[in-house]
Amino acid sequence: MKRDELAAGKAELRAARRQDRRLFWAVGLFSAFVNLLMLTGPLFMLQVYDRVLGARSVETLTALFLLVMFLFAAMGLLDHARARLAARIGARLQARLESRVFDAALRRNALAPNDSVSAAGLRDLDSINRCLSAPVFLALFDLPWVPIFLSAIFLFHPMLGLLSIGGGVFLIFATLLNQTLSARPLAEATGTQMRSDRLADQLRDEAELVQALGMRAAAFRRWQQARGRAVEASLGAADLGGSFSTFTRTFRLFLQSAILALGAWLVLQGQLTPGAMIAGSILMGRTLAPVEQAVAGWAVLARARDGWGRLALLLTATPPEQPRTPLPRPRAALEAQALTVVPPGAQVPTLRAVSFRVDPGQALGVIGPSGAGKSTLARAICGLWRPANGSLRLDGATLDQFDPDVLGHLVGYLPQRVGLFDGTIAENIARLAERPDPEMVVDAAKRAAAHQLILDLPEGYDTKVSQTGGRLSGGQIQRIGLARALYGNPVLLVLDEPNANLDNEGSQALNAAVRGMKAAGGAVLIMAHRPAAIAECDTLLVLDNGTRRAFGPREEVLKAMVQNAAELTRKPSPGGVA
Ligand SMILES: Nc1ncnc2c1ncn2[C@@H]1O[C@H](COP(=O)(O)OP(=O)(O)OP(=O)(O)O)[C@@H](O)[C@H]1O
Repeated sequence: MKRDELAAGKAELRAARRQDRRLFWAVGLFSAFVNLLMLTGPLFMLQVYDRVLGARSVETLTALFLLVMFLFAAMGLLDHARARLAARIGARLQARLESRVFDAALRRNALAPNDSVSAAGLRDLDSINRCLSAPVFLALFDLPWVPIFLSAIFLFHPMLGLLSIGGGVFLIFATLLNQTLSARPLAEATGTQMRSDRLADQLRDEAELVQALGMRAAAFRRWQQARGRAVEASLGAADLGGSFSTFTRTFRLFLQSAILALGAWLVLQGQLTPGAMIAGSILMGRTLAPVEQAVAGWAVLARARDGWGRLALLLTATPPEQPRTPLPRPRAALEAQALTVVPPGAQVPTLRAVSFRVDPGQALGVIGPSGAGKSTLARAICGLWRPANGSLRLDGATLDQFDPDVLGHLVGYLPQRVGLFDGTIAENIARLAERPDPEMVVDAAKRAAAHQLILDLPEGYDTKVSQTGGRLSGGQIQRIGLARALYGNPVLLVLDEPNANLDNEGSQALNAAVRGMKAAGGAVLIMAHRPAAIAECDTLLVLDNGTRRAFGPREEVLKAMVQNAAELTRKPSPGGVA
């Protein structure tokens, strides 16, 4: 991954983070006080051993104790406050980036389904939020104090200082080693976990198919293998992280005893007071605690760092939509000139130099064998796939001059495979609008001739459906999909294989909807295999292998096709045998 591939995304993330600069400074400031107040314990010990016990003064002890109580209370409050602030930085960052990441993930997924970067988008944002509210994040603010406190131990005795610095350097070395050694296992654990989750999601979405085709055992084995790899990878990462964490904790505890032993020896040599011996030991324990915390929370930190990189990649690959000057509602005039479309990620065009036009009040049938490029054209008209060459204009404006959401309402799209969302039928027809307009919903259903069909369902428009349609039949789903395409009064209707699941009554309802659209001055494009679907078409576009074979009034094109077919069957075979 090259640096400049991430530059724009990184800049965007940094700009979002910078908005909380003041809170970061506040956490830093609170951390400074918390760290200074960390000295309370050691200083108290120093005073108790060297002053109170020596002078046998209960008053001094009481005064010191009250002061210490106050200082510890202040430290606790500040520590709590900085933890709350850090958690809020995380939550605010997540809230600030959520809509951008959601949008980027959605847009990228529309272009490249199953892309791991977009699949991880919101989860990565969550990892960053979780890291900011984890103790390891605060430990990062304590780490700069480590050398300062280590030097303070020098003030007690240079030998204590040297031992502490030696121990500290060793622990920091262990942290860096942990980081280096665990980077790969951690990345592998995250990657394998994501792949196994995706497979589980896919299998759950296709549960009916998996069961019907007797794929349960094979599907389970496949998922088990993926899951096994994920568990193995995360076990490896956890083992490594755990070993380092245990080692650093044990080593720190040992170091505390070692410094106590050294301190006791220095006391015996008359070079140190007992108070300094105890205070030095406590100070060193406190000083090295953040190092230990950094090692223990390394996985959280690494996950957030990897997520940050992936998010930068996602945001760079999917820049924010530029605001467009709103255009007036266009006429239903669509014109393609030498339109060439290359599917995202592909090298070869699947539509080559295709020209045609549709005028208001017209329906165009797009026909051709499988793989001819009909769905490619439908996606291009919906603005999903951009022209690589040539142009596609709606009432004179190229499609990218419209805001994608506006275009989505101007072009009603019924895809080949209609997917519904969890919710009621009314919510689905209203395209998940927060407050669906009941009149518009019923109007769209009526124009799709689906009104009665919906009323016949037990809860009518409030019937709950799911991604797979739940209790709805294929034909019912398709007609609800048609109502959804008609919702909001689009100027253009793009129907990809609309009658694949329709019975005779459904086909007639579809034709009535097309007639209604034409009468209202709209235009309709119907990608079709079956002749029944083009009954209402005025013109036909014949595609083959991504190129235009014919275009013109329906009857003329059909006649020419019949003639061609007749000539082909009449032609003698190359071998001359009749
Ligand atoms: N996302 C994609 N990436 C690369 N190639 C694609 C993609 N989607 C479709 N294609 C290819 O584009 C060509 C045209 O496919 P398209 O789906 O447009 O055909 P179609 O005419 O709609 O076929 P059908 O009638 O079977 O639906 C096919 O060769 C297909 O393999």
